[in-house]
Amino acid sequence: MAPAADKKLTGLVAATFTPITTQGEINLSVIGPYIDYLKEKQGVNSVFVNGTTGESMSLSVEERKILAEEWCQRAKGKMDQVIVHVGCLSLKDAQELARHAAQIEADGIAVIAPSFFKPSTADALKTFLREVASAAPTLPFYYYHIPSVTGVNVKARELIEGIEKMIPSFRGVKFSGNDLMDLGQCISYSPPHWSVLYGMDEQLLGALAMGAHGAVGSTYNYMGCHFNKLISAFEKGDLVQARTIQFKMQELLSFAMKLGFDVGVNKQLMNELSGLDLGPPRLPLMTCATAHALAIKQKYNSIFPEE
Ligand SMILES: CC(=O)N[C@H](C=O)[C@@H](O)[C@H](O)[C@H](O)CO
Ligand SMILES: CC(=O)C(=O)O
Repeated sequence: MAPAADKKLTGLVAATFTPITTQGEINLSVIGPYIDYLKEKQGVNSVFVNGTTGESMSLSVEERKILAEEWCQRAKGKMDQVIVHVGCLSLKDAQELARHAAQIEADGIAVIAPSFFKPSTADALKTFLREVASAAPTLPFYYYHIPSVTGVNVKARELIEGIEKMIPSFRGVKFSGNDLMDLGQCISYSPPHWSVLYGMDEQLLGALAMGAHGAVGSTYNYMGCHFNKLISAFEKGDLVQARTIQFKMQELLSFAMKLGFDVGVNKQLMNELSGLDLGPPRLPLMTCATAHALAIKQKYNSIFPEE
């Protein structure tokens, strides 16, 4: 059976942070207000939950289920799409999460390459993805390509070669790499009902020029409003304006990276900019000193003064 929710995934998709209490437990109460914030303040209408930014690999399978369910329930009638990342090191865990995502009526699932024992070939990775997808055959399936984190350097283009025969529910790639040739080759290979979404926010404009259908990233949590303007400018052919926004974002990010910028810092920056209480990250990520996030916030305010 073809996936039910065959709406093409486009535009900005926020890769959400996982709300955690100071005691280290997941904090579901923030998810409702978080969705309202994304929609109203950032103009972001889709989310990618339990991904890298959501610290999925540091969560238990049970926690991931509870989170995914809350996101799906709270997003009903408010968000266009909730994509649940279900990738795990264990195929069994990934299948369990994929089945669960279908039960809670997620709009799609995504899977990252396993990275402890790594697939040594595109075929090994494809077979792993097929086995996960087959646990939720009605859900649109996205491959999550992030070689800098997984250490799996299979080209995305090689991975998607003939994949629709193995995974009929295949609907695209979340491409978080800097190889624009590989990205372009994925886009030119994709049939119209697939989405290739870019995941390096600092160079989204390059990916749009290559034909990316949308973007999934962490900074859309708090800079979605600016990136929506970048995308509109690009679509109107106003490259000067689109570059101005991209360059400002790059200035902010390079400032943050010089100070040290990981998911813990990113999460604290989101706390400061949004006023939401997403809490600290989970170990091994370290809690970010407030002063550190405040310095980045100050830089943000100087680069993007309130209009
Ligand atoms: C490694 C990582 O977390 N990548 C994110 C998504 O793929 C991006 O959204 C980055 O956080 C963002 O581009 C800032 O570098
Ligand atoms: C950024 C992204 O897509 C993720 O956090 O999974």
